[in-house]
Amino acid sequence: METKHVLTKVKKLLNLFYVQQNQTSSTVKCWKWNITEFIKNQANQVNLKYAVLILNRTIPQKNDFIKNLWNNATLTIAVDGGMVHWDNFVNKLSENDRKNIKLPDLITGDFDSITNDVLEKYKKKGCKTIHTPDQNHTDFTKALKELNNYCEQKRIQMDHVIAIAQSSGRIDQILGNIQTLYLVREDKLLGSDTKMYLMSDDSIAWLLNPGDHIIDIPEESRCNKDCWCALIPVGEACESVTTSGLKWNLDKQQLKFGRLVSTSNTFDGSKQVKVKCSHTLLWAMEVPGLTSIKIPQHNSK
Ligand SMILES: Cc1ncc(C[n+]2csc(CCOP(=O)(O)OP(=O)(O)O)c2C)c(N)n1
Ligand SMILES: O=c1ccn([C@@H]2O[C@H](COP(=O)(O)O)[C@@H](O)[C@H]2O)c(=O)[nH]1
Repeated sequence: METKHVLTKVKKLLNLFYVQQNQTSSTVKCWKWNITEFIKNQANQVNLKYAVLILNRTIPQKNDFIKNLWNNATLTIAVDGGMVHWDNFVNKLSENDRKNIKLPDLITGDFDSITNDVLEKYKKKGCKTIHTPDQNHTDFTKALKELNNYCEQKRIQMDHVIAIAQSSGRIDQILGNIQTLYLVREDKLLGSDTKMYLMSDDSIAWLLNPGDHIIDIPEESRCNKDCWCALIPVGEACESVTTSGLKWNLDKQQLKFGRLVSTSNTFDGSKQVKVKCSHTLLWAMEVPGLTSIKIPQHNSK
């Protein structure tokens, strides 16, 4: 095996590692999070496999960013009305970019939001479609099941799955998307080493399972004192949270709605944020530059 690929395999294994606690001899799970791998278009360098889903919201990220993310993905899926947004996005590209952008690998959903015109247009181009009429799960959740079927058939292990969503508009859909993050874990929708993210405007969010987490902070986030990050106890109270790398760190503190929730936190400039949590938390952070939205240069903190 090439040295480059051996190194990549070792790096991937290091992304999920286990620490033996000496005192109690219980095992604490540790996760390493490196979003730079996919936001900086390093897929080819690190032999990365990731999937991108487009949910039913407008795509506000910069064209170049989305083009690279999409074209380097191992699998691309448009979820129902998300296909209409993808079609709009592609139509606004220059002729040259339009020629070079890949077709989605799969269009899926209950098809109550995609227009017939768009569905037929992409069927004619040869795109695979899978109708998922079940009304007990969202199209996003069902799309992840199709993604997993694809990976099992092709024996692919995805490193990351990124859903382009928007945390605005319908609050039921926003919370429904977070519920899907929970289902990924509870119903094992994806492989156990596959990491699932929601990208919304210029932010990325994911769930931190109980255990230890080391989050690499991209330079543009840690060097900008206006960049926000948050630790939200969405599904349950988190009885004990200890952090480093934040402006407002926690020391074995409880996070709970109605008590303390860590919103509008920010970075202390460290390369990594470390989180030790007893229960699941939603981590969300700003990554400036994904959209062309400028961060206002006022900060009263
Ligand atoms: C207890 C319960 N509440 C609500 C529903 C309805 N429901 C849940 S997921 C779903 C599918 C629709 O979700 P999606 O396609 O993702 O979004 P939408 O079409 O609403 O935009 C429906 C109808 C249900 N089946 N069970
Ligand atoms: O306001 C919204 C609407 C939808 N979503 C997400 O997109 C998929 C597909 O939506 P359809 O309306 O069925 O086309 C849905 O499952 C949600 O995950 C959203 O985030 N916000």
